[in-house]
Amino acid sequence: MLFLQMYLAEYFESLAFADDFGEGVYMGQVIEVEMDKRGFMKLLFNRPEKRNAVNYQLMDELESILSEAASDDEVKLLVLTGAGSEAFCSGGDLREFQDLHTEEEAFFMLSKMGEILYKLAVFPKPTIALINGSAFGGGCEIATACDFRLAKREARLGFVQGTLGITTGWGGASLLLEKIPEQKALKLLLDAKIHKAEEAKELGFVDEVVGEGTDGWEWFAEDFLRHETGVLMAYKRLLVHKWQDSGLKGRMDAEIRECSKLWASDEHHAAVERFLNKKK
Ligand SMILES: CC[C@@H](C(=O)O)C(=O)SCCNC(=O)CCNC(=O)[C@H](O)C(C)(C)COP(=O)(O)OP(=O)(O)OC[C@H]1O[C@@H](n2cnc3c(N)ncnc32)[C@H](O)[C@@H]1OP(=O)(O)O
Repeated sequence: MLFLQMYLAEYFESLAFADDFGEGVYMGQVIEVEMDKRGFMKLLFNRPEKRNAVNYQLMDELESILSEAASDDEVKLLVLTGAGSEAFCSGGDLREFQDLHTEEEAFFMLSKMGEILYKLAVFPKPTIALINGSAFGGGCEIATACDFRLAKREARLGFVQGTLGITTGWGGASLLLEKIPEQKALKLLLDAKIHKAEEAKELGFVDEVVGEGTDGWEWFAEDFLRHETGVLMAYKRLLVHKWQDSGLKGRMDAEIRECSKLWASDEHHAAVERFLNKKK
């Protein structure tokens, strides 16, 4: 407990650069944060050697950063991306979670991230997923929770959970059904295939395919950054109210329960074992 308190105190202290509203960088263990004086905060998932898979540490850092950034007046817009050129995020860390066997064990982990995903979806300012490489499984769920998805031409995307004998475990399907037409969402979920960025754009999942460098997304966000934070937040509130009225959170919770049941199946455990033992 004492260790946790010390860790959090140090963590929030190191985020204090954002209070200066200048440019700055904060290095967490697995998330790097860059603050730009024009008002965007860029979060970089920083586990490139694991294709930026989400482990408990990443969940904790993401949750703290979202809480801080939500009430920071200087943050107008959030951009989420992955470190390295290979991956945006390869989903849940199958190695770290391989010891979760029962429905209840799975539910604990899945609902923890489900809460964070909902927090990201209802973040009070616009959010952009800059999909710089592979976005698989939960990586696609994170991208779905953002308001906009920009993908580099070479990015590959897939709700591949079906190939692991599970469904979206963090509530991402309920979010997807809010963001693109039902038929297209259902197809992406049911076929569990990997799509090129251009195909994902045709399906309506990706808003823009962008080229090399950062210009692509900065161009996309420039028009937002010109406006007062209050304007951006007022529009975002409209969307969040719509989701609150339609019970989005309850639907995400039910989705997480469905995945927890499948997680406990032999088929899922065998698929994870195949992935972890795959020889290069
Ligand atoms: C748990 C929640 C659930 C959900 O709610 O959706 C999920 O997210 S389930 C996970 C779904 N994701 C996947 O199935 C993707 C698994 N990864 C891959 O298919 C590939 O790694 C890749 C993303 C296509 C990248 O391929 P490649 O560039 O060839 O790299 P490697 O495969 O060699 O991976 C390098 C390194 O990273 C480890 N890695 C990658 N993804 C994960 C992961 N999701 N969990 C844990 N570890 C992952 C991989 O094992 C390699 O590690 P080393 O062998 O130690 O080098």
